Amino acid sequence: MSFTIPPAPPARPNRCQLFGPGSRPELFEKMAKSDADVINLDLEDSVAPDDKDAARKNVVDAINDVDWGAKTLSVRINGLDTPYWHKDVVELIEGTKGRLDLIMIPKAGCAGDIYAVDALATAAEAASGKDKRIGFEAIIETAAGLAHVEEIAAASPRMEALSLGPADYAAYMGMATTHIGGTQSNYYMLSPKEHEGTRETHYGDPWHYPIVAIVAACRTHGLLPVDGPFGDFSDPDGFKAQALRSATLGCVGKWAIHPSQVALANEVFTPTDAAVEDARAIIAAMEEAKAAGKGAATYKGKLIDIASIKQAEVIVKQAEMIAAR
Ligand SMILES: CC(=O)SCCNC(=O)CCNC(=O)[C@H](O)C(C)(C)COP(=O)(O)OP(=O)(O)OC[C@H]1O[C@@H](n2cnc3c(N)ncnc32)[C@H](O)[C@@H]1OP(=O)(O)O
Ligand SMILES: O=CC(=O)O
Ligand SMILES: [Mg+2]
Repeated sequence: MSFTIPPAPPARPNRCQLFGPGSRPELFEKMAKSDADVINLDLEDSVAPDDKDAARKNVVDAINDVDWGAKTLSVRINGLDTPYWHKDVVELIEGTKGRLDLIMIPKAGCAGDIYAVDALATAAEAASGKDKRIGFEAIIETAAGLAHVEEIAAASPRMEALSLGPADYAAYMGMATTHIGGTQSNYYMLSPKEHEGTRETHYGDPWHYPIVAIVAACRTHGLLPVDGPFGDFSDPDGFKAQALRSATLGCVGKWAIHPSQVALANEVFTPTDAAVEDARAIIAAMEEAKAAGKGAATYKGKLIDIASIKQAEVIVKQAEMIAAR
């Protein structure tokens, strides 16, 4: 281990972040009653420009009036290149009574973006006598965001999470697709030419690199890494496949843009009983090995060593944190 120990991420479940447009207040009670760990009320891209002021008012009222239970409550503000974001920040802080947990900053491109929102939030909190310091989460969804992902993660002690935004990411990277996340039909390899007649198609994951970059930045700076939206809510298998890939790479959760995706995300990001049992057995087997003076041992015919304890602890700790919520 480096002499610099990375900080732990916030100890709260973040398996599913359910989004809903701030311009559709009839959805808010349904969102509050859902099984999502995090609720994201949106003021950004799901709200038309003419509806921005009304949506902001709906959201402020809902933060104050709806019973959000134990959920983490977040609002996605507008981007820093718009005329809306400063009013979003000021009214969210000055107009609410302490229930809001997070502000989500879209299209973050550099540490300065986070710094600007931090400065405004700090002034608004001081001006309105708020003791609670709102946390931040940001979306990595531009070329600049990906290039500067680590400085964004480290930009403020308010930072709690980073998500990948595959729709904007695809647009800003100039990717040839209009799908939001998931398998892309043109992103594949064929088995070699010598296999003529039996050549198979192998689909790759075009989101692999940004997800890994986000996970590394988050794990270095004590943030939660989250996979973003999957647009085709008529494809639960596709959603699950994408979520399983992200979970395998270290993400703790995924967005839902439709209520039908909440249970899918919760399922993927909750360790199964079998996985927890296996992880506990690995820890026990290694404790036994250590007591016998060994650094490595065999479990179910496979090598386990000191690193296996750390791997197993990821699963056990995640399960315990979810059970304790
Ligand atoms: C790329 C990005 O930035 S993604 C993030 C921003 N985007 C969003 O926030 C979009 C969120 N999702 C939505 O707006 C909607 O779900 C849509 C537009 C995709 C579909 O809306 P609808 O056509 O109303 O969906 P549908 O008819 O299938 O809804 C089924 C039920 O779920 C409810 N519902 C729909 N969306 C949501 C939601 N986000 N949260 C809670 N409940 C919802 C509906 O009210 C309906 O309830 P009912 O059975 O009591 O009548
Ligand atoms: O904001 C989300 C995205 O995919 O873009
Ligand atoms: Mg986006």
